[in-house]
Amino acid sequence: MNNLVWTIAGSDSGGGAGIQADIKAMQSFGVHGCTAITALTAQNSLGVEAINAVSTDIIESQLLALESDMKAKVIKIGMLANVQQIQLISEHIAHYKAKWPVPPVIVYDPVAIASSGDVLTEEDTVSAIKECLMPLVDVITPNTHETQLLTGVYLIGPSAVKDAAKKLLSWGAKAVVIKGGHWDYPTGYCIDYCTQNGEEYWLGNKKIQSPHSHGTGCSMASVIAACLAKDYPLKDAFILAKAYINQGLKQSVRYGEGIGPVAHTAFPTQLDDYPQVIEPGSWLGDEIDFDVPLEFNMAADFAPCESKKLGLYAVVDSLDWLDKCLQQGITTAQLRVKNKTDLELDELIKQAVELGKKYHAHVFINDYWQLAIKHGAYGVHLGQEDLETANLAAIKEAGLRLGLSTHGFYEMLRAHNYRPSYMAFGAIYPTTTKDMSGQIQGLDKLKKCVLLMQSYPTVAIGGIDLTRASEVANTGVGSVAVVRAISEADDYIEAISALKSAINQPNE
Ligand SMILES: Cc1ncc(COP(=O)(O)OP(=O)(O)O)c(N)n1
Ligand SMILES: Cc1ncsc1CCOP(=O)(O)O
Ligand SMILES: [Mg+2]
Repeated sequence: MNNLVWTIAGSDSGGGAGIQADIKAMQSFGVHGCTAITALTAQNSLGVEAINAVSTDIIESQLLALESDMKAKVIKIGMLANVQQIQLISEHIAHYKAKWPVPPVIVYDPVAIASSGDVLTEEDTVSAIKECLMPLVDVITPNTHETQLLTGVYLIGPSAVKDAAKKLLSWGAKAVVIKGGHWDYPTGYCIDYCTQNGEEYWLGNKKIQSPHSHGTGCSMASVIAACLAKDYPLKDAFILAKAYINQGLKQSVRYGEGIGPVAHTAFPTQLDDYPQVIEPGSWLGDEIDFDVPLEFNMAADFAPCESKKLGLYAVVDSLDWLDKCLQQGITTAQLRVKNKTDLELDELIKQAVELGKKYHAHVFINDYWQLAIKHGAYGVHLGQEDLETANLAAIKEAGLRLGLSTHGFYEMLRAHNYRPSYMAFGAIYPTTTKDMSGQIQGLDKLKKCVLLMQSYPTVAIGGIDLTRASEVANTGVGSVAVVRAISEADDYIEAISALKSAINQPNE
């Protein structure tokens, strides 16, 4: 995997922002940062004393050296000091996009300050950014001030934020992250916005009261760049960057007489540092005027599972398989049937619930929450898309447990809003049972998710077989869910017993 990330940005002699912040943030996320320096600033904690723009020749020589030997997967662009620099960088990026075997992803963090004053207030720089650079940008990450300078939209509230983002998209950027650290809306909170492919993501948390916030913008964009280099989706990069900044603000210290730098730490492992995913119907959602659908049913705190460790979890598509698995002593199972008529489903779910009762096992019903309620199932398992349509209040009211699917950090934090009975992570490995392309999590991510969600029973699913079951269990996950490892085994009885042993579940 190519984990090389370049930062094309200015040097901050105070060590808090620019190139210095970028490299530290990239290091924290396990990618190697290379640099092309655009300006040598003389600054300390009290302010900027001088900005010395580097000549385009010197910038070009840095870019050529890197291009010939260390091509980047992601390029983060920060301070560009003048129009000539914007043009030069744009030409080079256009060449990389056209000629490299794998075109780099471009993250542009516009920096308002430059040698001639505020570069983003000068008409020719804004038009150079708009015309030359923006069509090449994959993600632009301005803060409130930079957004206003670039777009002319004054960010008085969430609809203005969306309007500004639309303007940036119309100039060619593929995705927009607007960093809300500088607004105070709602009072005492910090709200950030991201939009990509027509989807919108809002994150919010209480403002962290630290004066030492120098370098937060550069660091946030660098974490996003690092996470994209690790193939995380943008929504995950967005939430991780925010958590990293929150963690860094809490640990920040003063070095000079003025404003200290945000601290550079490590991958955020404390749930407290993560922002809330703002949903319609939540308090923060109401504050930022989210439309609430008429049938909206926010519900949280579902009935708990009997145990924190659900052990081997069989996901089956027939009553026959359910019976066979429960007979072998499996205590957690799921009926996951697709493409059946309503009449068939009613009977299947009724009998699945009865089988669960017969074997004193916990049987979850996938998707069909109305029938699960009707027949008094132990629980239901739902996907992220179901959260918009299922009557969660009715599921909770009926006392059913709720298991939720998640694919990555953003979805995990979204699921956490509902305080489900368990949290599932997948697909851990490639699988042929379901199309999970682009959503393979791997063991490293699983381990991080399990740690963050340690207050829940946790389940891993997707591509797990006997050869992989113990390494999955070693991440600390409390349950391993399988389809083919049982249904396609030569001897399912032996397979169940071996899977249980592999995850250290006693074979009663
Ligand atoms: C334990 C467990 N985890 C994840 C899933 C996937 O559920 P969902 O996202 O609803 O997708 P479908 O199963 O409906 O295709 C699951 N079923 N069980
Ligand atoms: C339903 C589901 N959700 C995520 S992966 C998956 C399929 C798991 O099947 P298998 O255990 O055969 O890989
Ligand atoms: Mg489902």
